[in-house]
Amino acid sequence: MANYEMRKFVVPEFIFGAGARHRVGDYARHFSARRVLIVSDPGVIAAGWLKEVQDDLEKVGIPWVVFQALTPNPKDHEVMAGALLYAREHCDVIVAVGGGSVVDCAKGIGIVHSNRCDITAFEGVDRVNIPGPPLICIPTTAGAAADVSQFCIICNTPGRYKMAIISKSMVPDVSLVDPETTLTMNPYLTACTGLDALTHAIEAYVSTASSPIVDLHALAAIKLLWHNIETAVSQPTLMPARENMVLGSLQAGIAFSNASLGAVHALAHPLGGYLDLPHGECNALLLEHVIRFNAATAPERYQQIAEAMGIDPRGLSPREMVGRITDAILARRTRLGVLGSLETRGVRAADIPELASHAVKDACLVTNPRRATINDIKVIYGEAL
Ligand SMILES: NC(=O)c1ccc[n+]([C@@H]2O[C@H](COP(=O)([O-])OP(=O)(O)OC[C@H]3O[C@@H](n4cnc5c(N)ncnc54)[C@H](O)[C@@H]3O)[C@@H](O)[C@H]2O)c1
Ligand SMILES: [Fe+2]
Repeated sequence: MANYEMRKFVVPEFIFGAGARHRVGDYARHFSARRVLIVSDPGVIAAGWLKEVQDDLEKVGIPWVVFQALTPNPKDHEVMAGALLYAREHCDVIVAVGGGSVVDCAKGIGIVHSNRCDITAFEGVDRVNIPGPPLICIPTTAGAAADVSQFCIICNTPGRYKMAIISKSMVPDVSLVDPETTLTMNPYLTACTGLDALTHAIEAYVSTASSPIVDLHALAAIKLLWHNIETAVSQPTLMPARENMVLGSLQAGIAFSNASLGAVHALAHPLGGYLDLPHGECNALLLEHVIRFNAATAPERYQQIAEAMGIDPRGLSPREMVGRITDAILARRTRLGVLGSLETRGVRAADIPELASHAVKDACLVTNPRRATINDIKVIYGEAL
């Protein structure tokens, strides 16, 4: 009997390091771009990152059109509007400059264009028939890691929930992972996106689809993110902490893209769609409750997580160890300014049945280490209220 189950591992080409963003012209040329659709959003544009990309494309003589009419938790109709612009302007390559919302919208635009159908047609696993055009990503948050993942998360506005589109076709062609782009994130955005990345690493590590290669990246990510997030928030211009957060987020992304996620994300997605709350904030408010629900199912995995967080597990019972992890997470998010609970974000007890009806169908729930029924999900939402 083999020790390891057979697993596939997919990562895109990426360049990591300060200045990586300036390779965009070379890559656009490499893909023989004749006209690029640059997808970005108003916050990223105000921070100055779009202008640089436009300059870099101009230097290699490649014309561009900008699509920026998108919002955090990108909406189905925003993707469709972007696809219309892509077709109308006869673009042939997409460059995404922004956080997870921009990258996901860019992924959506690509597959809507190549398959000529509505974005809602792709919801679920392996539903993309024809891959999109070449996609070059320049991520500007240390969080979502959509630039390396097989996921695309788009809000279904009539249904008020977020659809997970999961497919190998969603892996971008190249990601230019440049820590300098994160220097303009404000402290609260740094905290929320960093806690999203931490959640990715934890959920990938305890996922039922984890593997030795996933484990390596997930544990390294937990260490990097846990030990650098406070400095990145309190001293936003300090490059080493920013670099470590970006590396941690990248490794967490590589891990979750291949092992998928768990109940935190399954419960966070309906919250983002229902109330348009920031994704990282939703995860941060749910994480400790899901760990409490899961821990007894995978105690040795949570022990490794505790050690990666710097908790000495010697002499602790499994129950005490879980308590130490959840206490540390709550204390940390409080220090980072992510305060309160779901109730303080406008969630009411009466909303829970509707939220749970979406969470139970979310593709991320499949790999949660403990099977969660709709009643379990309602209880977890209730505890996080
Ligand atoms: N596809 C995936 O694998 C995946 C994984 C996790 C999360 N997500 C999705 O990604 C979205 C969240 O992405 P996010 O957390 O990266 O944030 P985001 O893209 O939603 O951006 C949040 C805000 O921050 C601003 N911003 C981004 N980068 C900035 C910078 N460098 N300086 C100043 N402002 C900046 C944006 O303009 C925006 O207003 C959610 O929709 C979530 O569901 C996708
Ligand atoms: Fe996430």
